[in-house]
Amino acid sequence: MVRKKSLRVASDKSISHRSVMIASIAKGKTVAKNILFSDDTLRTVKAMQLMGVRINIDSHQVEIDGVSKFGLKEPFDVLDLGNSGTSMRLLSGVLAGQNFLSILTGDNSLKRRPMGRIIQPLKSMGAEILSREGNLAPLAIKGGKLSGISHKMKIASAQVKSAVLLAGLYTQDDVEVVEPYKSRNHTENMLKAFGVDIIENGLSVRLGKNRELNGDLEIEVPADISSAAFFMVFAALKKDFEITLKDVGLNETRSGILDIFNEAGVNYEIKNRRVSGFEEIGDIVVSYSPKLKPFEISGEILPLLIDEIPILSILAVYCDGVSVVKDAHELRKKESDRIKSICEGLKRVGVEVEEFKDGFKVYGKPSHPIKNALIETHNDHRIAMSFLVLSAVSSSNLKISETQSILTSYPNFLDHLSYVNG
Ligand SMILES: O=C(O)C1=C[C@@H](OP(=O)(O)O)[C@@H](O)[C@H](O)C1
Ligand SMILES: C=C(OP(=O)(O)O)C(=O)O
Repeated sequence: MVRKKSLRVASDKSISHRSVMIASIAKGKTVAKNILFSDDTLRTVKAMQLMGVRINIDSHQVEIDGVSKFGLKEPFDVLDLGNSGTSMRLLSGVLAGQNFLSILTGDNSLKRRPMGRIIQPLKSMGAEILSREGNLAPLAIKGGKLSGISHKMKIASAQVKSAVLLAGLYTQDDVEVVEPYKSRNHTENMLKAFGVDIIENGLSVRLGKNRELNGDLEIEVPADISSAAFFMVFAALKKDFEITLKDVGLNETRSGILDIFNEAGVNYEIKNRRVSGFEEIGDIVVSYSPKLKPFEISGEILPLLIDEIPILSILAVYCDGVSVVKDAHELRKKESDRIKSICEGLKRVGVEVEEFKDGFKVYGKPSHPIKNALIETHNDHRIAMSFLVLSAVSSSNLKISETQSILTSYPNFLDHLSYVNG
């Protein structure tokens, strides 16, 4: 008999950060419903509050009293952005346009992540930015009058694209970002919803004439496909099981995992596809998939599933053959070096892997035996959740070095895992 469960996973982290940041610099009040309250998104909330924005938090929604583009106040203290790359990089774009000093810091992981990618374009627009040796945080930003830019990005990064677009709100000059591949477009969608002119042409995004932001909006934040991914893979690997994941964001710049599911032969179906606000959403139904084929992740699909690679590596363990991830240098620059963390964890449980500079291979087999082991998460939430899923679908007993990091993106993950596994 098939066991069926239904779940609404954590709300979208990327959209939650952008709701708070963009509504703060808009005119008027914005209500963001079903926003994610996690350590990362609360860092963004606190930073905006420190700059004088009134944000009312009420069980599942926030009310943001926008102060308009030039209404932010110099923060009285350092902005501590914890573990959150999105907060640091996007906020830097906003701060580049402010005529005051701000100091941005974070935890040991964030202080090791590359910031040159935003420092360089923001400086060439006219912001003054100081950093630690090697373009590392803490950053000191003294913004002010900015000029235009046509920024050709070497890597596909939504955080870099967003930083430049947000800074671009503070000039009337031409501002353009060109990506090598399309990355998530939530900033573009949200700026449009607030009335900003955005001109998209293939891999180029330009700001048009109107760069004023009008709030008085209601935003509905969908469930995060990156969080849903853990339960999608859980369901594919769990015998006689089916899950319905409700209201998941299906934006095509985020849903590369579904293409990999097609390649691997995962049984899934999308129901109730609809548009909610300015994002496409739907319910994803995934069921046990006993015949899994190996897959390859490379090239332009990478940005469309970048945060799902840890959990897809768990799916690869049970595919009948060798799965490959390449062109994924960016994975080494996340909360941990994810190529290293994944390969180390898989080796410990007895899975053959081959690590290379920009990716790895996983030698999978159906009913792969999994050895009991201690998994080092390197304080990376996605590594912790991926191996907890492996532990739940195999009959092994994995010890996970810590689970605290999960609070950054999915505070009730452990409850949801015991619910589906119960
Ligand atoms: O813009 C965003 O919300 C994000 C962009 C991605 O990072 P990059 O822009 O560094 O690729 C992603 O990995 C991160 O989790 C969230
Ligand atoms: C990379 C991630 O987030 P951030 O860059 O915001 O720290 C993530 O959530 O996997």
